[in-house]
Amino acid sequence: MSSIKSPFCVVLFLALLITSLMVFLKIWYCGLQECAHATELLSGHRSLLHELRERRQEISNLRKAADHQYFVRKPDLEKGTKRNGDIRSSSMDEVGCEELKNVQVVDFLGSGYTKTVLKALLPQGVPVALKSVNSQGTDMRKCLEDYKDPFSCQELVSFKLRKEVILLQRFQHTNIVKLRGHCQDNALVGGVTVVLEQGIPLQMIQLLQSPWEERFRVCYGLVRLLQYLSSSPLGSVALLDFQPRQFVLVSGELKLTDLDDASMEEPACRSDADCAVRFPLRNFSVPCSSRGVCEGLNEKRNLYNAYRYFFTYLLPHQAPPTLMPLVNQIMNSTGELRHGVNEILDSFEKIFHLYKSGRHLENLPPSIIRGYAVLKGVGSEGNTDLRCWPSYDQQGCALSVHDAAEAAHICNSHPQCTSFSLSDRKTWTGRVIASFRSGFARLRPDVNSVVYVRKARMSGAPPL
Ligand SMILES: Nc1ncnc2c1ncn2[C@@H]1O[C@H](COP(=O)(O)OP(=O)(O)OP(=O)(O)O)[C@@H](O)[C@H]1O
Repeated sequence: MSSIKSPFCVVLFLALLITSLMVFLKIWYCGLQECAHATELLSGHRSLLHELRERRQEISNLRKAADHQYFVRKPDLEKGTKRNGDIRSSSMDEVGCEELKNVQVVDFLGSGYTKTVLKALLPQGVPVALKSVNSQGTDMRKCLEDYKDPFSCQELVSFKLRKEVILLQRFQHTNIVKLRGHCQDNALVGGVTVVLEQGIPLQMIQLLQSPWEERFRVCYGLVRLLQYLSSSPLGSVALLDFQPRQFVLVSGELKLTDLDDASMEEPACRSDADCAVRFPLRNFSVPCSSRGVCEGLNEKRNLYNAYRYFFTYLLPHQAPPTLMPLVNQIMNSTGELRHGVNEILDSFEKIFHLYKSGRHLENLPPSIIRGYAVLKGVGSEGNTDLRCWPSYDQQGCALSVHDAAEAAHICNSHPQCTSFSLSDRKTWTGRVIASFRSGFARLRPDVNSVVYVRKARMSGAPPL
């Protein structure tokens, strides 16, 4: 009996031993896994805390630098207008958390990796753009994937908005979007809302279809901005993420709206090799200065980006023929970075003055207008079939001209053009909008209007 019992007991004992061993191993393995998970979370949390500390330090340094620069340069800055719209006016940063309770959000304007922008109406009906953290954006998503901590991620991503507020408070320029206010909601950790003047997101395709004068305005505004940034109150600023989507148009004027990737420091260097900036098609470098910084690199980087994203597409196409040599000069100097931003700005100003004064039309014979009968005190009405592109009006053919002689020159170059009239609408340079017509529209009495009728075509003119 005992010989039967003992193998049974041995088997039972072994089974129990193996089971307990397995349970033990399982517990041990799970413990290890949990421990690894906990360690991972802990180290993730540590690096999140580290990042938050770094961002706080960055913001505090930026604020100190901004205050320091402001007070050191205050007498200078308060003198008012410097070159090209560098104006330090009283702060517009006046819409706060209280006012934001009563705004009405009316539209979506845009979003990017970090921020969402909504159109809202202030209680007085004034439209503004409200920027806040894009909770669906790449920055927030990556942070949540890495750290799984919504509150800290909100704070981390908000640092970009806080940086933007400090910069917008310090930078005041016609070509930088105006800060109307901001609110840091303490109830929601780091929740920042920035209130800006509202613009229209830059649509390169639309701009390509607009008259040269408007495209020149955008490029001219950009160069004025780059000149300001090259010696801004916070030093030479590089726009590290330079793309058309960082800009908006406000009444046709280009304005920078995204400043979170602006760098206020020239890169540090040990040798010239450290001072290279690489683009897909070109590389540029500056010498490493004795102070150990790549002096002038920020300016060069901005200028070449302006060339490759803006000038190439907007500047030469349909430029007035007599201004082409100056336009080509700008294209060559920026494409090769042969000149600095001050020289480039000088060339833009030269073009602007020639164009505005009509001096670029000097070889236009004044006699050209003799080919037109001038009908004073009449206006024409009704649709005509003359179309031109790009036109200031969707319907018809409306172009800017310096005077009646330039309009006559344009009309002569369109075989179907039979007449034109000058309106009282003006473009940003002060040029007059002229409407060109083919067939004769009906004429009506209008003491303020003059119609110029091409003599060779007058036979079909209707009686007044
Ligand atoms: N003041 C404004 N008026 C109208 N639209 C604006 C304004 N500011 C920004 N926008 C629009 O909102 C978009 C996102 O704004 P912003 O560039 O500041 O966000 P972001 O997350 O930093 O973008 P990105 O990913 O390009 O860096 C812009 O591309 C622009 O189209």
